[in-house]
Amino acid sequence: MSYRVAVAGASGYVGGELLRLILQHPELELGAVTANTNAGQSLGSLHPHLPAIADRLLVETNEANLAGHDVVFLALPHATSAEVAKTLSDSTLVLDCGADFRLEDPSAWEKFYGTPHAGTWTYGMPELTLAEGGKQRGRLRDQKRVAVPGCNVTALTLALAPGLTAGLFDPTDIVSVMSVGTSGAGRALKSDLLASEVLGSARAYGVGGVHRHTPEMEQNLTKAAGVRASVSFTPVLVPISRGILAVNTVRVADKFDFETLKLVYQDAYSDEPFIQLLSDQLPTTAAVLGSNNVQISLAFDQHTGRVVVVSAIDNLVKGTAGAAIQSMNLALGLAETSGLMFGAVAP
Ligand SMILES: NC(=O)C1=CN([C@@H]2O[C@H](COP(=O)(O)OP(=O)(O)OC[C@H]3O[C@@H](n4cnc5c(N)ncnc54)[C@H](OP(=O)(O)O)[C@@H]3O)[C@@H](O)[C@H]2O)C=CC1
Ligand SMILES: CC(=O)N[C@@H](CCC(=O)OP(=O)(O)O)C(=O)O
Repeated sequence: MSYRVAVAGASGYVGGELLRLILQHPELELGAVTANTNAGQSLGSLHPHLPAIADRLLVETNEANLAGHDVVFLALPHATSAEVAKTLSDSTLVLDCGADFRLEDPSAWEKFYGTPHAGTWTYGMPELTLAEGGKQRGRLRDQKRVAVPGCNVTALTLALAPGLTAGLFDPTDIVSVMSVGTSGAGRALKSDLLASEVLGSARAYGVGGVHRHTPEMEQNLTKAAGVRASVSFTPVLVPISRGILAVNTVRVADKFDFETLKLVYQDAYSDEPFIQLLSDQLPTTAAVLGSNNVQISLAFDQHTGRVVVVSAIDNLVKGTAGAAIQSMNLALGLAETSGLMFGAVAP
């Protein structure tokens, strides 16, 4: 069976990555590709790396163009997704790559995004371990509305969730500092993202607990821990186009043993097709580039009583488009790995 899929926001970075993944998915057929300012342009002019669909034209993002599809991916700015979602049929599977439907607490949404809360959809992170037992994947089957996680959030959550679920980490003492690539900021022109501002430099942003991913991180880690988790998060923009390298540290709980922690992570992740636990290497963004993989390493800093969990993802694959396809597979009852079992690009 083939599912007809539309991509809203197909001219952007996430839209382009969705197109790349859709083209190599055996059960998907590409339907409408929509845009805003780029409506009328050919995909070839915007995504020259996808010659198979170079002649396809972008159309306007509206109800008529998005109707009649089995699956619609929204790769749109925050708030725009929520508006477009209102026009889509209840029987269509809709996956929002933006933030509009990720948070459960309306006050957290309003505090960090400054607009009314649009609602909450099923959260698309299959590997998330839950304090109540099982993993988030069990909740995705047959869903029609899925909120795809934030990219920075994915790098932190998958790094710490098993240790929190096992009660081996103190959920109130988590610090995450991430090196993040420029494509995370999208394709729209921004003066502080000019090559001359970014190349040869690194700079922190969203400093002081104000980054909008903080409540989503805390929501996930609270679900993993079963008690309230709090996170100090600081991203650092580095001159790479793709990738997130997260250095996450957490104070250990009273009953901590590093050998037990390693067994907990093996138990949680050894059967996960997209998560690699490294024991004799450290994660790098280069090693996951273009893939849906997550690399994770564990170290115990006995001197300070903290565990350092390093994780690496490609923000446009496991950080968005790949995660969206993975959740789509689960929601449709397809093999979770369908269309996603490709390696990274190196060097
Ligand atoms: N980049 C990343 O690494 C990640 C991004 N996300 C989220 O995914 C979403 C897309 O991000 P990204 O691709 O990076 O962003 P881009 O800026 O690269 O692309 C945005 C897309 O939305 C379209 N668009 C903009 N305004 C409107 C509007 N008013 N109505 C309809 N369409 C509009 C643009 O069309 P046009 O070009 O024609 O103007 C373009 O196709 C965002 O919500 C982002 O936060 C999530 C995780 C990671
Ligand atoms: C470099 C850069 O700006 N990265 C973005 C990535 C976030 C993102 O795209 O996620 P949302 O879907 O939640 O918007 C940031 O840190 O805000």
